[in-house]
Amino acid sequence: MPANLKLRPRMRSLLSPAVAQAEWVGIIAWVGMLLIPPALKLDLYMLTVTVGLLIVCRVHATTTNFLLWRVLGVTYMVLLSVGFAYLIHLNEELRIYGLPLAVTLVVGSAILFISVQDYLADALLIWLILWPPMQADIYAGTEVYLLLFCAASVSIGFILSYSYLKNLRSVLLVESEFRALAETDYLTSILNRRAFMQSFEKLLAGEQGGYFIMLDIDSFKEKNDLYGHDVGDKILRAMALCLKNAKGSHSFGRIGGEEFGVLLQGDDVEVACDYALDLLQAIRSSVPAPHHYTCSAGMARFSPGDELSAVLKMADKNLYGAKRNGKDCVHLDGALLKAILS
Ligand SMILES: Nc1nc2c(ncn2[C@@H]2O[C@H](COP(=O)(O)OP(=O)(O)OP(=O)(O)O)[C@@H](O)[C@H]2O)c(=O)[nH]1
Repeated sequence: MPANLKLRPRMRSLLSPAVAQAEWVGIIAWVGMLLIPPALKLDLYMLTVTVGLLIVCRVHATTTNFLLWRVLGVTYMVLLSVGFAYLIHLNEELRIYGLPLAVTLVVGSAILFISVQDYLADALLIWLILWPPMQADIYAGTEVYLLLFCAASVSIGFILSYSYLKNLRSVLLVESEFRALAETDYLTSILNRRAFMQSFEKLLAGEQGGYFIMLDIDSFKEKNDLYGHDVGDKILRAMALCLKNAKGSHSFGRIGGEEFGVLLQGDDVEVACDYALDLLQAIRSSVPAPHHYTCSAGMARFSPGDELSAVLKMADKNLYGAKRNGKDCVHLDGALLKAILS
């Protein structure tokens, strides 16, 4: 997905509070115009606009649909402009305020849209709606100044919208890059310990249990000492690739030097055991001789609400059992996995 699209949900959540506040200001101004003397007689049209503004504002603040959110932003401004145009049409004395009103709406809404196209549609619609009631008699013969105000307000709004969105995007891009760096292990490009444990804690706070597999490369020090650290690094990357290729995990990460963790969601013990045994098999053949390596694993079952440290301790105990059992095997509940399955 292009970076710009990925940033949109975050941009939306940052813009939403300002949009909601600005919409309330618009509603208060609208109601104020209805009430301030000389108060107009409330008719069905005004009532419809008021109810419409309240509904659009409410749905706009709560919808999770991104496209609807964008459409409602423009809809709100159109509705507000239609309402003001109607009041100006009813009351000749208000015509003088048409121009500052249009400029305020066009410039004021510049930083409330997530895309420049939305803003331009908004600005043009505001001018189209407010132009007719404004033009009559008071600007006769000097319409060119109206055109200048129109062009200037849209241009200023466009510059504001464009530069604001551009800056917001670059700040969020840097932020997402830093977040990815903070969560990724530099050597293997999979989750680091911190990010993996966060994912584990989220899972424990959820509603479904599962299995945690703690994996440790066998005799890794020997590989390092025999072939050098660059071969050791190659083995670590190969191990991470095996985890990426193994289908069915919830998440996985490098939780120590040569230690990795996998989370499986679901209570089916056979599925979890098959996953672990297939993974160990894939690991055995992931690097050709003489650098080939094996891995031992300790599994632990977890349920929602379990303590993270208790699950880690249990998996560690089983991993220790697998190492003591001759390595290259998996232990669960203090026993060899093959023995459990048979
Ligand atoms: N190449 C490389 N080695 C690392 C890295 N992180 C830790 N190690 C090495 O991992 C080795 C871990 O060794 P030990 O804890 O003795 O474990 P082991 O040799 O695998 O023995 P068993 O776990 O009992 O099978 C040490 O030699 C560390 O230097 C790394 O990022 N790259």
